[in-house]
Amino acid sequence: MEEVRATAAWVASRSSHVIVDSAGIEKAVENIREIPRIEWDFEGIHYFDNGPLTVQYLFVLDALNFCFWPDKDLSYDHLASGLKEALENDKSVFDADRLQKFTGPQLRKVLKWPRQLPLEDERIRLLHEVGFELERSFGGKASNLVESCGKSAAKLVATVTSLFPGFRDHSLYKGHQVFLYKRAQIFAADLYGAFKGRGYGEFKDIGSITIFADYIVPAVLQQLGVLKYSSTLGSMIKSDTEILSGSEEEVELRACSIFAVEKMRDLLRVKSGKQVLSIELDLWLWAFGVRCPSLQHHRTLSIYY
Ligand SMILES: Nc1nc2c(c(CN[C@H]3C=C[C@H](O)[C@@H]3O)cn2[C@@H]2O[C@H](COP(=O)(O)O)[C@@H](O)[C@H]2O)c(=O)[nH]1
Repeated sequence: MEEVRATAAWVASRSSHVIVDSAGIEKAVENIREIPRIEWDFEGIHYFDNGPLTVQYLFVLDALNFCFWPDKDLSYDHLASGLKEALENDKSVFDADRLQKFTGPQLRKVLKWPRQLPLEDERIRLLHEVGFELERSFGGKASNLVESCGKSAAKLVATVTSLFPGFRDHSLYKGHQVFLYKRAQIFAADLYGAFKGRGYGEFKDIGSITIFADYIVPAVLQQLGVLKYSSTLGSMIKSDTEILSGSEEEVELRACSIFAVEKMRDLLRVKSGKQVLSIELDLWLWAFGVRCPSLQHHRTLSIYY
C-alpha cells in the first residue's frame, strides 16, 4: 500500500495539529518487550465456516464497519455478532440479489437494534452498492473477488477501492490527495486473520498493509505519548466536539497514526530484529483501546471508519 504509506508520511511532515513524537516512539518501543499476540476474533463474535460464505460475511461486515460512536450503546461487536447470527439463521441473507434490496428496518432487525442506526441511509446505500457490483463483476460472490486478486493484498485493496466507491477512503489535505483506505485494508486483514493466512486468507504481500486509521488507534497512540495534539485539538477531543470529515485536524489524526505505527515497526526491526506486521500492531493497539472505557476519541461522522 505504497500510496497509503507515502501520502500519510506527506501529511505527517506538514502537520500542525498532530505531531508524531520521535522520543515518544522510542520510549513506546523500548517498553515493548513482547508484542502480545492477539487472536483475531478474540471476542468470539465473528462468523467462520472456513469457506466462501465467510468471505461474503467479512465483505459485508467491512462494508458497514464504520461510525458506531454517535449512539453510545452501539459498538462494532453488535455489527459483527448481529451479521453472524443472521447468517447462521439464513445462509442466503447476504446473497448479492438480497443485498441490493436491503432496507433500513431489515438491517435494524438483523442487528437487533431498536432505533435508527447511525448513518443508516448510507449503510443501506453501501449494501446495495456491494450487492450490485458483486453481481455485475464477480458472479455475486466476494470469494470470487478475492480469488481474482492472485493472493495479493495490495491487488485486493486496489480492486475493492476501484470497483466499490464506498471503500474509496481518501481526503484532500493542503491540496494533495491522501489515501487511507481503512475498510479496504481491514477486509484483507480480516481474511488473513480469520483464515489464519491460508486459503482465502493467504497473501504473499500481507506486510504491505498498514494500520487501519479509525477513531480508536489515534487515541491509544496519544495515550502512549506517540502522538501529541495541539491544545485546541486536545480540547476539542476532550469536549466531544465534532471534528469535520476532511478537516486538517481529522486527516492529520488518521495519517499521523499510520505514519507513527510504520515508524514503530521500523524501529522494532532495527532494535530487536523483530519483523512485525502493521496489522499485528494494529490489533494490539485496537484491542487495548476498546478495553479502555475512559479512552476519549475524536468524533467525526464518516462512512470510512
Ligand atoms: N484499527 C482498527 N479499527 C477497528 C478494528 C475493528 C475490529 N477488527 C476485528 C478484527 C479482529 C478482531 O477480533 C476485531 O474484532 C473495528 N475497528 C474500528 O473501531 C471502531 C469501533 O470501536 P467501538 O465504537 O469501540 O466499537 C470503528 O471505527 C471500527 O471501524 C480493528 O481491528 N482495527
